[in-house]
Amino acid sequence: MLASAQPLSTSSPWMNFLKFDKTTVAVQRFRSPWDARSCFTWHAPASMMRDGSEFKIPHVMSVAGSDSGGGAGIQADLKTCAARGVYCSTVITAVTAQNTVGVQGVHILPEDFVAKQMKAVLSDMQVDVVKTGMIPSVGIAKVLLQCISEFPIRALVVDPVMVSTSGDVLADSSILPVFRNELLPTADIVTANLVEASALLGGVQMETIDDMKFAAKSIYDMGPRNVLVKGGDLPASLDAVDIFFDGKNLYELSSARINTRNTHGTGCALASCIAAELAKGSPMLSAIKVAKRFIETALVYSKDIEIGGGLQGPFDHLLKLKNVPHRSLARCLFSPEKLLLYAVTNSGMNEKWGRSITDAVKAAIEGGATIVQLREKNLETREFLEAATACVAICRSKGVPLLINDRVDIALACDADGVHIGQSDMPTCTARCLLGSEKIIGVSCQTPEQAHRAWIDGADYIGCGGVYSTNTKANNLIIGLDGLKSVCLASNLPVVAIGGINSSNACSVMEIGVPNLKGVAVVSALFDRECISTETGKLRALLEEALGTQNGGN
Ligand SMILES: Cc1ncc(COP(=O)(O)OP(=O)(O)O)c(N)n1
Ligand SMILES: Cc1nc(C(=O)O)sc1CCOP(=O)(O)O
Ligand SMILES: [Mg+2]
Repeated sequence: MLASAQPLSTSSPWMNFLKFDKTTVAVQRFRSPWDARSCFTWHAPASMMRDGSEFKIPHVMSVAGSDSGGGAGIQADLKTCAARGVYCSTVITAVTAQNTVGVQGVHILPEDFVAKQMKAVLSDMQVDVVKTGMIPSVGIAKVLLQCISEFPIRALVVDPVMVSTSGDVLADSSILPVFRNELLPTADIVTANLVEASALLGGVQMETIDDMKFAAKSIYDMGPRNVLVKGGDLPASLDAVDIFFDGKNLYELSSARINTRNTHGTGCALASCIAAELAKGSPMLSAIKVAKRFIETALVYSKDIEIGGGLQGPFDHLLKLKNVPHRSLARCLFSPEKLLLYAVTNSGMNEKWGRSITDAVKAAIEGGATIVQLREKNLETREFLEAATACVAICRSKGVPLLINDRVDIALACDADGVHIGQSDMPTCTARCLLGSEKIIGVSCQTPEQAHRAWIDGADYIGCGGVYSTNTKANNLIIGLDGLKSVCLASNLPVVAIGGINSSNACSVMEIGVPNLKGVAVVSALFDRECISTETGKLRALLEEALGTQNGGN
Protein backbone atom coordinates (compact mmCIF):
# COMPACT_ATOMS: atom_id res chain seq x y z
CA MET A 1 0.00 0.00 0.00
CA LEU A 2 2.77 2.35 0.79
CA ALA A 3 4.48 1.56 -2.43
CA SER A 4 1.13 2.45 -3.86
CA ALA A 5 1.29 6.11 -2.99
CA GLN A 6 2.20 6.13 -6.67
CA PRO A 7 0.03 4.28 -9.21
CA LEU A 8 0.47 0.56 -8.86
CA SER A 9 2.37 -1.40 -11.43
CA THR A 10 1.85 -5.10 -11.98
CA SER A 11 5.25 -5.75 -10.52
CA SER A 12 4.56 -3.93 -7.28
CA PRO A 13 4.80 -6.10 -4.22
CA TRP A 14 1.24 -5.23 -3.33
CA MET A 15 0.00 -6.69 -6.62
CA ASN A 16 1.96 -9.88 -6.05
CA PHE A 17 0.44 -9.95 -2.64
CA LEU A 18 -2.99 -10.34 -4.12
CA LYS A 19 -2.11 -13.24 -6.40
CA PHE A 20 -1.50 -16.58 -4.87
CA ASP A 21 -1.84 -20.22 -5.55
CA LYS A 22 -3.01 -19.71 -9.14
CA THR A 23 -5.97 -17.66 -7.95
CA THR A 24 -6.11 -14.10 -9.09
CA VAL A 25 -7.94 -11.60 -6.99
CA ALA A 26 -9.42 -8.70 -8.93
CA VAL A 27 -7.10 -5.78 -8.49
CA GLN A 28 -8.06 -2.18 -8.70
CA ARG A 29 -6.03 0.87 -8.08
CA PHE A 30 -6.14 1.45 -4.39
CA ARG A 31 -3.84 2.28 -1.62
CA SER A 32 -5.01 -0.23 0.94
CA PRO A 33 -8.02 -2.34 1.85
CA TRP A 34 -9.07 0.41 4.27
CA ASP A 35 -8.69 3.20 1.81
CA ALA A 36 -11.95 5.09 2.03
CA ARG A 37 -11.16 6.51 -1.38
CA SER A 38 -10.98 3.08 -3.02
CA CYS A 39 -13.84 0.84 -4.05
CA PHE A 40 -12.13 -2.37 -3.05
CA THR A 41 -14.00 -4.62 -0.64
CA TRP A 42 -11.90 -6.71 1.61
CA HIS A 43 -12.93 -10.20 2.59
CA ALA A 44 -10.08 -12.09 4.18
CA PRO A 45 -6.75 -11.19 5.69
CA ALA A 46 -4.15 -11.10 2.96
CA SER A 47 -1.88 -12.97 5.31
CA MET A 48 -4.14 -15.95 4.98
CA MET A 49 -4.41 -15.57 1.23
CA ARG A 50 -0.74 -15.15 0.58
CA ASP A 51 0.29 -18.70 1.17
CA GLY A 52 -3.13 -20.26 1.38
CA SER A 53 -2.44 -21.21 4.98
CA GLU A 54 -5.13 -20.86 7.55
CA PHE A 55 -2.52 -21.06 10.25
CA LYS A 56 -0.87 -17.77 9.54
CA ILE A 57 -1.33 -15.60 12.59
CA PRO A 58 -2.14 -11.94 11.90
CA HIS A 59 1.00 -9.89 12.47
CA VAL A 60 1.53 -6.31 13.64
CA MET A 61 5.00 -4.78 13.61
CA SER A 62 5.24 -2.08 16.26
CA VAL A 63 7.76 0.71 15.68
CA ALA A 64 7.90 2.54 19.00
CA GLY A 65 9.83 3.42 22.11
CA SER A 66 10.38 1.16 25.08
CA ASP A 67 8.70 2.16 28.36
CA SER A 68 10.64 0.70 31.28
CA GLY A 69 7.48 1.04 33.39
CA GLY A 70 5.74 -1.40 31.05
CA GLY A 71 2.55 0.64 30.59
CA ALA A 72 3.03 2.33 27.26
CA GLY A 73 5.15 2.08 24.09
CA ILE A 74 6.44 -1.22 22.83
CA GLN A 75 5.38 -2.99 26.02
CA ALA A 76 1.77 -1.79 25.64
CA ASP A 77 1.74 -2.85 21.99
CA LEU A 78 3.06 -6.33 22.77
CA LYS A 79 0.49 -6.89 25.49
CA THR A 80 -2.41 -5.44 23.49
CA CYS A 81 -1.64 -7.61 20.47
CA ALA A 82 -1.28 -10.64 22.73
CA ALA A 83 -4.65 -9.88 24.30
CA ARG A 84 -6.20 -9.57 20.83
CA GLY A 85 -4.66 -12.82 19.55
CA VAL A 86 -2.27 -11.12 17.13
CA TYR A 87 1.48 -11.61 16.77
CA CYS A 88 3.57 -8.52 17.45
CA SER A 89 7.15 -7.93 16.34
CA THR A 90 8.98 -4.90 17.64
CA VAL A 91 11.29 -2.25 16.28
CA ILE A 92 12.56 -0.10 19.13
CA THR A 93 13.24 3.53 18.26
CA ALA A 94 14.22 4.75 21.71
CA VAL A 95 14.65 3.42 25.20
CA THR A 96 13.00 5.49 27.89
CA ALA A 97 13.57 5.37 31.61
CA GLN A 98 10.12 6.02 32.99
CA ASN A 99 7.66 5.05 35.66
CA THR A 100 4.33 6.26 36.98
CA VAL A 101 5.95 9.52 38.11
CA GLY A 102 7.33 10.56 34.72
CA VAL A 103 10.09 10.14 32.16
CA GLN A 104 13.56 10.25 33.68
CA GLY A 105 15.53 9.75 30.48
CA VAL A 106 15.33 9.05 26.76
CA HIS A 107 18.00 7.24 24.78
CA ILE A 108 17.36 7.44 21.03
CA LEU A 109 18.67 4.48 19.09
CA PRO A 110 20.99 5.07 16.11
CA GLU A 111 19.07 5.32 12.82
CA ASP A 112 21.02 2.52 11.19
CA PHE A 113 20.19 0.20 14.03
CA VAL A 114 16.50 1.05 13.83
CA ALA A 115 16.74 0.28 10.09
CA LYS A 116 18.45 -3.01 10.88
CA GLN A 117 15.64 -4.09 13.20
CA MET A 118 13.02 -3.14 10.63
CA LYS A 119 14.69 -4.98 7.79
CA ALA A 120 15.31 -8.02 9.97
CA VAL A 121 11.58 -8.30 10.61
CA LEU A 122 10.17 -7.22 7.26
CA SER A 123 12.55 -9.32 5.13
CA ASP A 124 11.73 -12.49 7.02
CA MET A 125 8.21 -12.26 8.39
CA GLN A 126 4.86 -11.58 6.80
CA VAL A 127 3.87 -8.37 8.51
CA ASP A 128 0.27 -7.34 7.93
CA VAL A 129 0.13 -3.99 9.65
CA VAL A 130 2.80 -1.56 10.82
CA LYS A 131 1.91 0.54 13.82
CA THR A 132 4.11 3.48 14.75
CA GLY A 133 4.38 5.16 18.12
CA MET A 134 7.32 7.23 19.32
CA ILE A 135 9.33 8.39 16.30
CA PRO A 136 11.91 10.51 18.11
CA SER A 137 13.86 11.96 15.18
CA VAL A 138 13.51 12.95 11.56
CA GLY A 139 16.24 10.44 10.67
CA ILE A 140 14.24 7.57 12.18
CA ALA A 141 11.08 8.74 10.39
CA LYS A 142 13.00 8.66 7.07
CA VAL A 143 14.32 5.16 7.81
CA LEU A 144 10.78 4.02 8.55
CA LEU A 145 9.41 5.52 5.33
CA GLN A 146 12.19 3.93 3.29
CA CYS A 147 11.71 0.48 4.82
CA ILE A 148 7.97 0.33 4.48
CA SER A 149 8.14 1.43 0.87
CA GLU A 150 10.33 -1.59 0.14
CA PHE A 151 8.15 -4.25 1.72
CA PRO A 152 4.49 -5.13 1.16
CA ILE A 153 2.40 -4.35 4.15
CA ARG A 154 -1.35 -3.99 4.28
CA ALA A 155 -1.78 -0.93 6.43
CA LEU A 156 0.05 1.70 8.39
CA VAL A 157 -1.37 2.94 11.68
CA VAL A 158 0.32 6.14 12.85
CA ASP A 159 0.01 7.21 16.47
CA PRO A 160 1.80 10.57 16.34
CA VAL A 161 3.25 10.34 19.85
CA MET A 162 4.75 13.63 21.00
CA VAL A 163 4.23 13.97 24.73
CA SER A 164 3.91 11.28 27.42
CA THR A 165 0.91 11.15 29.76
CA SER A 166 3.14 12.69 32.43
CA GLY A 167 3.74 15.68 30.13
CA ASP A 168 7.30 14.79 29.11
CA VAL A 169 8.33 15.45 25.50
CA LEU A 170 9.01 12.26 23.51
CA ALA A 171 9.37 13.84 20.06
CA ASP A 172 9.97 17.54 19.60
CA SER A 173 8.39 19.81 17.04
CA SER A 174 11.20 19.23 14.51
CA ILE A 175 9.40 15.98 13.67
CA LEU A 176 6.21 17.81 12.58
CA PRO A 177 7.14 18.57 8.93
CA VAL A 178 8.02 14.95 8.23
CA PHE A 179 4.80 13.82 9.92
CA ARG A 180 2.72 16.28 7.92
CA ASN A 181 4.42 15.85 4.55
CA GLU A 182 5.58 12.25 4.47
CA LEU A 183 4.29 9.93 7.18
CA LEU A 184 0.65 11.04 7.27
CA PRO A 185 0.15 10.82 3.49
CA THR A 186 1.12 7.16 3.64
CA ALA A 187 -0.95 6.30 6.71
CA ASP A 188 -4.19 4.34 6.64
CA ILE A 189 -5.15 5.91 9.92
CA VAL A 190 -3.72 8.56 12.21
CA THR A 191 -4.78 8.48 15.86
CA ALA A 192 -4.06 11.87 17.40
CA ASN A 193 -4.95 13.10 20.86
CA LEU A 194 -5.86 16.76 21.36
CA VAL A 195 -2.27 17.89 21.97
CA GLU A 196 -1.00 16.00 18.94
CA ALA A 197 -3.84 17.17 16.69
CA SER A 198 -3.18 20.74 17.75
CA ALA A 199 0.57 20.37 17.11
CA LEU A 200 -0.03 18.86 13.67
CA LEU A 201 -2.24 21.82 12.84
CA GLY A 202 0.23 24.42 14.02
CA GLY A 203 -1.24 25.01 17.46
CA VAL A 204 -4.98 25.42 16.85
CA GLN A 205 -7.28 25.54 19.91
CA MET A 206 -8.83 22.17 20.79
CA GLU A 207 -11.60 22.67 23.32
CA THR A 208 -14.85 21.42 21.87
CA ILE A 209 -16.26 18.58 19.80
CA ASP A 210 -16.55 21.03 16.91
CA ASP A 211 -12.82 21.84 17.23
CA MET A 212 -12.15 18.09 17.04
CA LYS A 213 -14.29 17.72 13.92
CA PHE A 214 -12.48 20.59 12.28
CA ALA A 215 -9.13 19.04 13.25
CA ALA A 216 -10.10 15.61 11.89
CA LYS A 217 -10.96 17.13 8.51
CA SER A 218 -7.84 19.30 8.44
CA ILE A 219 -5.56 16.36 9.30
CA TYR A 220 -7.33 14.31 6.64
CA ASP A 221 -6.32 16.97 4.14
CA MET A 222 -2.70 16.08 4.89
CA GLY A 223 -3.29 12.76 3.17
CA PRO A 224 -4.07 9.90 5.58
CA ARG A 225 -6.98 7.66 4.55
CA ASN A 226 -8.67 7.95 7.94
CA VAL A 227 -8.30 10.14 11.00
CA LEU A 228 -9.22 9.55 14.63
CA VAL A 229 -9.03 12.57 16.93
CA LYS A 230 -9.21 11.37 20.52
CA GLY A 231 -11.06 13.54 23.00
CA GLY A 232 -10.04 11.80 26.22
CA ASP A 233 -8.55 15.06 27.51
CA LEU A 234 -11.45 17.25 26.44
CA PRO A 235 -12.40 19.43 29.42
CA ALA A 236 -15.92 19.17 30.81
CA SER A 237 -16.83 16.16 28.75
CA LEU A 238 -18.64 13.37 30.52
CA ASP A 239 -17.93 10.72 27.90
CA ALA A 240 -14.66 9.99 26.18
CA VAL A 241 -15.71 11.20 22.72
CA ASP A 242 -13.49 10.51 19.72
CA ILE A 243 -14.08 11.87 16.24
CA PHE A 244 -13.50 9.56 13.30
CA PHE A 245 -13.35 10.91 9.75
CA ASP A 246 -13.02 8.63 6.76
CA GLY A 247 -13.09 11.35 4.14
CA LYS A 248 -16.85 11.13 3.74
CA ASN A 249 -18.48 10.79 7.09
CA LEU A 250 -17.71 12.16 10.51
CA TYR A 251 -18.51 9.82 13.38
CA GLU A 252 -18.78 10.75 17.06
CA LEU A 253 -17.70 7.66 18.94
CA SER A 254 -18.30 7.87 22.64
CA SER A 255 -17.39 5.59 25.47
CA ALA A 256 -17.68 6.06 29.19
CA ARG A 257 -14.96 8.05 30.90
CA ILE A 258 -13.69 5.67 33.56
CA ASN A 259 -12.78 7.27 36.85
CA THR A 260 -9.28 5.86 37.44
CA ARG A 261 -5.66 7.01 37.68
CA ASN A 262 -4.61 4.00 35.62
CA THR A 263 -4.73 5.53 32.15
CA HIS A 264 -1.03 5.54 31.24
CA GLY A 265 -0.53 3.96 27.83
CA THR A 266 -4.15 4.06 26.65
CA GLY A 267 -3.19 5.88 23.42
CA CYS A 268 -0.59 3.25 22.51
CA ALA A 269 -2.98 0.43 23.37
CA LEU A 270 -5.81 1.97 21.33
CA ALA A 271 -3.63 2.33 18.25
CA SER A 272 -2.15 -1.15 18.57
CA CYS A 273 -5.60 -2.63 19.10
CA ILE A 274 -6.79 -0.91 15.91
CA ALA A 275 -3.71 -2.33 14.15
CA ALA A 276 -4.43 -5.80 15.55
CA GLU A 277 -8.03 -5.74 14.38
CA LEU A 278 -7.00 -4.51 10.92
CA ALA A 279 -4.45 -7.32 10.76
CA LYS A 280 -7.30 -9.77 11.37
CA GLY A 281 -9.16 -8.27 8.41
CA SER A 282 -11.63 -5.94 10.13
CA PRO A 283 -12.97 -2.88 8.34
CA MET A 284 -11.60 0.36 9.79
CA LEU A 285 -14.70 1.54 11.66
CA SER A 286 -15.20 -1.86 13.31
CA ALA A 287 -11.53 -1.97 14.27
CA ILE A 288 -11.87 1.41 16.00
CA LYS A 289 -15.05 0.40 17.81
CA VAL A 290 -13.49 -2.83 19.03
CA ALA A 291 -10.40 -0.92 20.19
CA LYS A 292 -12.45 1.64 22.11
CA ARG A 293 -14.40 -1.11 23.78
CA PHE A 294 -11.18 -2.99 24.62
CA ILE A 295 -9.73 0.07 26.35
CA GLU A 296 -12.98 0.80 28.19
CA THR A 297 -13.22 -2.77 29.48
CA ALA A 298 -9.55 -2.87 30.45
CA LEU A 299 -9.88 0.43 32.33
CA VAL A 300 -12.93 -0.75 34.24
CA TYR A 301 -11.19 -3.99 35.07
CA SER A 302 -7.98 -2.19 36.14
CA LYS A 303 -9.46 0.89 37.74
CA ASP A 304 -8.36 0.01 41.25
CA ILE A 305 -5.06 -1.78 40.61
CA GLU A 306 -2.05 -0.17 42.23
CA ILE A 307 1.22 -0.13 40.33
CA GLY A 308 3.69 2.62 41.21
CA GLY A 309 3.23 5.67 43.39
CA GLY A 310 2.94 8.36 40.67
CA LEU A 311 -0.07 10.18 39.39
CA GLN A 312 -0.75 7.97 36.40
CA GLY A 313 -0.57 4.20 36.66
CA PRO A 314 -0.67 1.57 33.92
CA PHE A 315 -3.71 -0.60 33.30
CA ASP A 316 -3.88 -4.31 32.71
CA HIS A 317 -3.88 -5.05 28.98
CA LEU A 318 -3.92 -8.78 29.54
CA LEU A 319 -7.23 -9.01 31.35
CA LYS A 320 -8.50 -11.23 28.56
CA LEU A 321 -5.88 -13.83 29.45
CA LYS A 322 -6.81 -13.83 33.13
CA ASN A 323 -9.63 -15.55 34.91
CA VAL A 324 -12.18 -13.08 33.56
CA PRO A 325 -12.13 -13.97 29.88
CA HIS A 326 -15.86 -13.66 29.47
CA ARG A 327 -16.72 -11.10 32.12
CA SER A 328 -18.62 -8.25 30.65
CA LEU A 329 -18.52 -4.70 31.96
CA ALA A 330 -21.82 -5.44 33.67
CA ARG A 331 -20.36 -8.42 35.51
CA CYS A 332 -17.24 -6.44 36.40
CA LEU A 333 -19.40 -3.67 37.86
CA PHE A 334 -21.98 -5.75 39.68
CA SER A 335 -21.49 -7.65 42.92
CA PRO A 336 -24.00 -8.41 45.71
CA GLU A 337 -22.41 -5.62 47.80
CA LYS A 338 -23.58 -3.13 45.16
CA LEU A 339 -27.14 -3.69 46.42
CA LEU A 340 -26.37 -1.72 49.61
CA LEU A 341 -28.07 1.48 48.56
CA TYR A 342 -30.15 0.90 45.47
CA ALA A 343 -31.59 4.13 43.99
CA VAL A 344 -34.74 3.65 41.90
CA THR A 345 -35.74 6.70 39.83
CA ASN A 346 -39.22 8.14 39.37
CA SER A 347 -40.05 10.65 36.65
CA GLY A 348 -43.10 12.03 38.51
CA MET A 349 -40.86 13.02 41.42
CA ASN A 350 -38.27 14.54 39.09
CA GLU A 351 -40.98 16.59 37.40
CA LYS A 352 -42.29 17.75 40.77
CA TRP A 353 -38.82 19.00 41.77
CA GLY A 354 -37.96 20.27 38.26
CA ARG A 355 -35.03 17.94 37.63
CA SER A 356 -33.89 15.90 34.67
CA ILE A 357 -33.39 12.15 35.07
CA THR A 358 -29.68 12.58 34.45
CA ASP A 359 -29.34 15.22 37.16
CA ALA A 360 -31.25 13.01 39.58
CA VAL A 361 -29.00 10.05 38.80
CA LYS A 362 -25.83 12.15 39.12
CA ALA A 363 -26.98 13.45 42.49
CA ALA A 364 -27.83 9.98 43.78
CA ILE A 365 -24.40 8.71 42.78
CA GLU A 366 -22.73 11.75 44.30
CA GLY A 367 -24.52 10.98 47.58
CA GLY A 368 -23.36 7.36 47.56
CA ALA A 369 -25.93 5.23 45.70
CA THR A 370 -24.24 1.93 44.88
CA ILE A 371 -26.57 0.87 42.04
CA VAL A 372 -29.23 2.69 40.02
CA GLN A 373 -32.45 1.51 38.40
CA LEU A 374 -34.31 3.63 35.87
CA ARG A 375 -37.98 3.03 36.68
CA GLU A 376 -39.68 5.30 34.19
CA LYS A 377 -43.26 4.21 33.72
CA ASN A 378 -44.45 7.26 31.77
CA LEU A 379 -41.76 7.86 29.19
CA GLU A 380 -42.18 7.14 25.49
CA THR A 381 -39.74 4.55 24.20
CA ARG A 382 -37.54 7.05 22.40
CA GLU A 383 -37.40 9.41 25.36
CA PHE A 384 -36.64 6.52 27.68
CA LEU A 385 -33.85 5.29 25.42
CA GLU A 386 -32.25 8.73 25.23
CA ALA A 387 -32.34 9.16 28.99
CA ALA A 388 -31.08 5.62 29.54
CA THR A 389 -28.17 6.10 27.14
CA ALA A 390 -27.11 9.27 28.96
CA CYS A 391 -27.46 7.54 32.34
CA VAL A 392 -25.35 4.56 31.19
CA ALA A 393 -22.50 6.99 30.48
CA ILE A 394 -22.91 8.71 33.86
CA CYS A 395 -23.07 5.47 35.82
CA ARG A 396 -20.23 3.77 33.98
CA SER A 397 -17.91 6.69 34.53
CA LYS A 398 -18.50 6.26 38.25
CA GLY A 399 -18.34 2.45 38.28
CA VAL A 400 -22.00 2.21 39.33
CA PRO A 401 -24.18 -0.44 37.64
CA LEU A 402 -27.32 0.79 35.89
CA LEU A 403 -30.38 -1.42 35.48
CA ILE A 404 -33.59 -0.74 33.55
CA ASN A 405 -37.00 -1.46 35.05
CA ASP A 406 -39.23 -3.76 32.99
CA ARG A 407 -37.82 -2.93 29.52
CA VAL A 408 -35.41 -5.55 28.21
CA ASP A 409 -35.42 -3.83 24.81
CA ILE A 410 -34.27 -0.53 26.30
CA ALA A 411 -31.59 -2.30 28.35
CA LEU A 412 -30.25 -3.95 25.20
CA ALA A 413 -30.43 -0.80 23.11
CA CYS A 414 -28.56 1.41 25.59
CA ASP A 415 -26.18 -1.33 26.74
CA ALA A 416 -27.30 -0.98 30.34
CA ASP A 417 -25.90 -3.47 32.82
CA GLY A 418 -29.19 -5.33 33.08
CA VAL A 419 -32.87 -5.21 34.02
CA HIS A 420 -35.18 -5.47 36.99
CA ILE A 421 -38.37 -7.42 36.27
CA GLY A 422 -41.41 -8.36 38.31
CA GLN A 423 -43.74 -11.35 38.46
CA SER A 424 -46.01 -9.92 35.76
CA ASP A 425 -43.20 -8.73 33.46
CA MET A 426 -41.36 -10.83 30.90
CA PRO A 427 -40.48 -14.26 32.36
CA THR A 428 -36.99 -14.35 33.83
CA CYS A 429 -35.81 -17.17 31.59
CA THR A 430 -36.96 -15.28 28.47
CA ALA A 431 -35.18 -12.15 29.65
CA ARG A 432 -32.07 -14.23 30.26
CA CYS A 433 -32.25 -15.65 26.72
CA LEU A 434 -32.53 -12.16 25.27
CA LEU A 435 -29.88 -10.56 27.46
CA GLY A 436 -27.38 -13.42 27.53
CA SER A 437 -25.37 -14.52 30.52
CA GLU A 438 -23.38 -11.31 30.82
CA LYS A 439 -26.14 -8.94 31.91
CA ILE A 440 -27.61 -8.62 35.39
CA ILE A 441 -31.21 -9.62 36.07
CA GLY A 442 -33.07 -8.74 39.25
CA VAL A 443 -36.49 -10.27 39.98
CA SER A 444 -39.19 -9.08 42.38
CA CYS A 445 -40.30 -11.80 44.80
CA GLN A 446 -42.87 -11.77 47.58
CA THR A 447 -42.83 -15.46 48.47
CA PRO A 448 -40.27 -18.24 49.08
CA GLU A 449 -41.60 -20.10 46.01
CA GLN A 450 -40.98 -17.12 43.77
CA ALA A 451 -37.50 -16.75 45.28
CA HIS A 452 -36.69 -20.38 44.50
CA ARG A 453 -37.99 -19.98 40.93
CA ALA A 454 -35.94 -16.79 40.41
CA TRP A 455 -32.78 -18.70 41.20
CA ILE A 456 -33.68 -21.59 38.87
CA ASP A 457 -34.49 -19.14 36.07
CA GLY A 458 -31.11 -17.44 36.27
CA ALA A 459 -31.73 -14.25 38.26
CA ASP A 460 -28.75 -12.49 39.83
CA TYR A 461 -30.58 -10.95 42.77
CA ILE A 462 -34.03 -10.62 44.31
CA GLY A 463 -35.94 -7.42 45.04
CA CYS A 464 -38.23 -8.19 47.96
CA GLY A 465 -41.16 -6.09 49.13
CA GLY A 466 -43.22 -4.26 50.00
CA VAL A 467 -41.58 -4.29 53.33
CA TYR A 468 -43.61 -1.27 54.44
CA SER A 469 -46.50 0.61 52.88
CA THR A 470 -45.64 2.97 50.05
CA ASN A 471 -47.27 5.74 48.04
CA THR A 472 -44.93 5.16 45.13
CA LYS A 473 -46.52 1.94 43.89
CA ALA A 474 -50.30 1.57 43.87
CA ASN A 475 -51.94 -1.38 45.63
CA ASN A 476 -48.65 -2.86 46.68
CA LEU A 477 -48.78 -5.98 48.83
CA ILE A 478 -47.12 -5.50 52.23
CA ILE A 479 -45.13 -8.51 53.38
CA GLY A 480 -43.36 -6.91 56.36
CA LEU A 481 -40.04 -7.88 57.88
CA ASP A 482 -41.21 -11.47 58.38
CA GLY A 483 -42.09 -11.84 54.71
CA LEU A 484 -38.70 -10.38 53.80
CA LYS A 485 -36.93 -12.85 56.06
CA SER A 486 -38.78 -15.86 54.64
CA VAL A 487 -37.84 -14.83 51.08
CA CYS A 488 -34.19 -14.37 52.08
CA LEU A 489 -34.07 -17.76 53.78
CA ALA A 490 -35.59 -19.49 50.73
CA SER A 491 -32.76 -18.43 48.43
CA ASN A 492 -29.03 -18.16 48.12
CA LEU A 493 -29.42 -15.17 45.86
CA PRO A 494 -28.56 -11.75 47.27
CA VAL A 495 -31.68 -9.80 48.27
CA VAL A 496 -32.49 -6.09 48.35
CA ALA A 497 -35.49 -4.94 50.39
CA ILE A 498 -37.95 -2.42 48.91
CA GLY A 499 -41.11 -0.54 49.81
CA GLY A 500 -41.48 2.42 52.17
CA ILE A 501 -37.85 2.32 53.29
CA ASN A 502 -36.22 5.51 54.56
CA SER A 503 -33.66 6.75 57.09
CA SER A 504 -35.87 5.98 60.07
CA ASN A 505 -36.50 2.31 59.29
CA ALA A 506 -33.52 1.21 57.12
CA CYS A 507 -31.53 -0.03 60.11
CA SER A 508 -34.43 -2.17 61.36
CA VAL A 509 -34.58 -3.76 57.92
CA MET A 510 -30.86 -4.54 57.86
CA GLU A 511 -31.03 -5.91 61.38
CA ILE A 512 -33.25 -8.91 60.50
CA GLY A 513 -29.98 -10.82 60.54
CA VAL A 514 -29.85 -12.84 57.31
CA PRO A 515 -26.55 -12.81 55.44
CA ASN A 516 -28.02 -12.58 51.93
CA LEU A 517 -29.96 -9.39 52.67
CA LYS A 518 -27.51 -6.95 51.09
CA GLY A 519 -29.26 -3.60 51.17
CA VAL A 520 -32.31 -1.45 50.54
CA ALA A 521 -33.91 -0.10 47.36
CA VAL A 522 -35.43 3.33 47.75
CA VAL A 523 -37.47 5.71 45.62
CA SER A 524 -39.22 8.53 47.52
CA ALA A 525 -36.80 8.82 50.43
CA LEU A 526 -34.15 9.84 47.87
CA PHE A 527 -35.96 11.34 44.90
CA ASP A 528 -38.96 13.00 46.54
CA ARG A 529 -36.65 15.23 48.57
CA GLU A 530 -35.17 18.66 48.05
CA CYS A 531 -31.56 17.50 47.98
CA ILE A 532 -31.06 14.02 46.56
CA SER A 533 -27.35 13.82 47.29
CA THR A 534 -27.76 14.86 50.93
CA GLU A 535 -30.53 12.32 51.54
CA THR A 536 -28.58 9.60 49.76
CA GLY A 537 -25.47 10.45 51.81
CA LYS A 538 -27.41 10.22 55.08
CA LEU A 539 -28.94 6.87 54.20
CA ARG A 540 -25.63 5.50 52.98
CA ALA A 541 -23.97 6.45 56.28
CA LEU A 542 -26.73 4.70 58.24
CA LEU A 543 -26.43 1.56 56.12
CA GLU A 544 -22.65 1.50 56.51
CA GLU A 545 -23.12 1.80 60.24
CA ALA A 546 -25.68 -1.02 60.28
CA LEU A 547 -23.29 -3.22 58.31
CA GLY A 548 -20.43 -2.35 60.66
CA THR A 549 -22.52 -3.32 63.67
CA GLN A 550 -23.48 -6.60 62.03
CA ASN A 551 -19.90 -7.44 61.08
CA GLY A 552 -18.63 -6.33 64.48
CA GLY A 553 -21.24 -8.55 66.10
CA ASN A 554 -20.12 -11.64 64.14
C1 LIG B 1 -35.12 -3.49 43.42
C2 LIG B 1 -36.53 -3.58 43.01
N1 LIG B 1 -37.32 -4.46 43.60
C3 LIG B 1 -38.60 -4.56 43.23
C4 LIG B 1 -39.10 -3.79 42.22
C5 LIG B 1 -40.50 -3.93 41.73
O1 LIG B 1 -40.54 -4.47 40.43
P1 LIG B 1 -41.95 -4.92 39.82
O2 LIG B 1 -42.53 -5.90 40.74
O3 LIG B 1 -41.74 -5.32 38.43
O4 LIG B 1 -42.77 -3.60 39.87
P2 LIG B 1 -42.51 -2.27 39.06
O5 LIG B 1 -41.30 -1.62 39.64
O6 LIG B 1 -42.30 -2.61 37.64
O7 LIG B 1 -43.73 -1.44 39.28
C6 LIG B 1 -38.25 -2.88 41.63
N2 LIG B 1 -38.65 -2.10 40.64
N3 LIG B 1 -36.97 -2.81 42.02
C1 LIG C 1 -41.06 -0.02 42.88
C2 LIG C 1 -41.51 -0.71 44.09
N1 LIG C 1 -41.58 -2.08 44.17
C3 LIG C 1 -42.03 -2.48 45.32
C4 LIG C 1 -42.22 -3.88 45.69
O1 LIG C 1 -42.77 -4.15 46.74
O2 LIG C 1 -41.82 -4.73 44.90
S1 LIG C 1 -42.35 -1.22 46.38
C5 LIG C 1 -41.90 -0.10 45.24
C6 LIG C 1 -41.91 1.36 45.47
C7 LIG C 1 -40.84 1.78 46.43
O3 LIG C 1 -40.87 3.13 46.53
P1 LIG C 1 -40.60 3.89 47.91
O4 LIG C 1 -39.18 3.69 48.23
O5 LIG C 1 -40.91 5.33 47.58
O6 LIG C 1 -41.54 3.33 48.90
MG1 LIG D 1 -42.03 -4.44 36.64
